[in-house]
Amino acid sequence: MSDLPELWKKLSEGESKSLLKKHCTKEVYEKLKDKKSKLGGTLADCIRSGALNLNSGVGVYACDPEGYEVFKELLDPVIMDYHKVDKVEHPPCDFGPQDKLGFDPLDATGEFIVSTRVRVGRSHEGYPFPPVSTDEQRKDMENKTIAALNTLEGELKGKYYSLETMTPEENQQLIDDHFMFKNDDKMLGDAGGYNGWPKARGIFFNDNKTFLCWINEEDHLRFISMQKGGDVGEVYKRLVSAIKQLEKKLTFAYSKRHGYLTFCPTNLGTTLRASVHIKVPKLAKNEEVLNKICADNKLQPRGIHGEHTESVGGVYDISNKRRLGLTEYQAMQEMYNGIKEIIQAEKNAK
Ligand SMILES: Nc1ncnc2c1ncn2[C@@H]1O[C@H](COP(=O)(O)OP(=O)(O)OP(=O)(O)O)[C@@H](O)[C@H]1O
Repeated sequence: MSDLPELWKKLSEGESKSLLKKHCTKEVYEKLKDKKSKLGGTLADCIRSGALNLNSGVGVYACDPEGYEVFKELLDPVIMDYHKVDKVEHPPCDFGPQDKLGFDPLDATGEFIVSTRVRVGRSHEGYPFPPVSTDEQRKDMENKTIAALNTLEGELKGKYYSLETMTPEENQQLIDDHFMFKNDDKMLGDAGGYNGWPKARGIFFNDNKTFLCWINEEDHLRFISMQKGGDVGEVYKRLVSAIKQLEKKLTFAYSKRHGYLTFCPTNLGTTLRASVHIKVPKLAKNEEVLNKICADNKLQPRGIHGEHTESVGGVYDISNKRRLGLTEYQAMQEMYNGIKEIIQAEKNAK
């Protein structure tokens, strides 16, 4: 039996400022309530988290890649509202000219930037997202991904570490070092993100821990390139090289309108988040100024232990905010130019 009527009752009778509440009107609900995607995804799978967590900001997830079209009367307005665009459209993938990107290392003295990280999300074509996925499907995706990752050579060559066999101490150390994901997000949990945990989950990384792949966290796949310091170009190029090699072995869910498809509609498009952990003690004393520079440059500040955490010791995680409606290269340029401005503002601050 579907829990949809109960979820709808909670949502329609409850108070919420979420995009789900705003855009899942009675009319939209009536239109979508009996629809099903080919992989079996329903409206309940898309709204469960937001209905159970009325304090959500967005509250909507896609049940599977096709869900973006099957439930578009809900998802399109949510996407447009979140990404601040008038139309759901996205340019073709463009990583930019790898031999002349124009990303000279930021902060050559190492005074401000602690580390740089660029990640993208990918989904396997033909597989559902977490609320609809079975343990077998997750295992299948894990095996497929490991086989592809094991073909990587040179700097990217590495090893897979399963969450099922890792000790709690090893897991915690990887979390503390900012490499590993955790399962403490209630909204993601209620969306089905942790179903079957820890089965078929794990992390792949090379010896230097500069290229990593998360398997079956929020997305089927997250590819991550990171290293100490501010050499944005080197970090980005490594990621692009990994993506290009892996897309020869794996097929990713993609739509012309949305770009690369991810479980959460906020990540769609480039799916790219390029961040620095940056030490700005002077700006930290006046967060209003820092927040204004971030807003003006389309950047998002976070604490250093992930989204919704606080800054520690004047160190922030600052990244590009826009992911949809621009190319990968443009998203990187927004981050690069914005961080340059933040460093200048910190130098000028009293
Ligand atoms: N520039 C960076 N240097 C070192 N670690 C980083 C950097 N940016 C993010 N991290 C670490 O990556 C981990 C994951 O962060 P977080 O969950 O905020 O972002 P994400 O992986 O991009 O996913 P999402 O946006 O979906 O939350 C955290 O431990 C965070 O501290």
